[in-house]
Amino acid sequence: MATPLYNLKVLTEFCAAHTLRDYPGNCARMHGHNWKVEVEVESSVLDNLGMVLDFKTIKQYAREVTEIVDHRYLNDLPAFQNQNPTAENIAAWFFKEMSERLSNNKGIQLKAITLWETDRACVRYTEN
Ligand SMILES: Nc1nc2c(c(=O)[nH]1)N=C([C@H](O)[C@H](O)COP(=O)(O)OP(=O)(O)OP(=O)(O)O)CN2
Ligand SMILES: [Zn+2]
Repeated sequence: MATPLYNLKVLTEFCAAHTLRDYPGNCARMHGHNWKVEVEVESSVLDNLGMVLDFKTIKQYAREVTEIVDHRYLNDLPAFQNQNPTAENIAAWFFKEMSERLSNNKGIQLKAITLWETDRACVRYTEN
């Protein structure tokens, strides 16, 4: 028999500025984006309400994380002092922050963070 697998997605967004150090082009100048973030959570188990985890809980965690970066100059933040605030590095940082918040919820895996930097370009970050 097939094992069920539920993949939940919550969307959030933040607005911030960044500079890509050593970038050979105009992204080396300070500029801003409205980043969109998709948080994917996965589980094969439902609770007594029939939920993997309340969307409200995932949204709350996602809001806590976006608060850290919203309306900031990302290069000023500790996470991006030693690495460029690229879409790749922001997605990996978001994954770490969300993992920590979700770690109290047994059987629930943070599957991926997809970070849209523009309408036409995104990175999807996962871990094995
Ligand atoms: N792999 C990555 N490539 C680029 C990143 C990144 O984080 N990872 N970031 C940038 C810059 O931040 C840039 O601001 C992104 O904008 P861009 O893709 O250039 O999109 P635009 O719409 O501004 O420009 P077009 O080239 O006209 O699409 C660059 N690359
Ligand atoms: Zn940029």
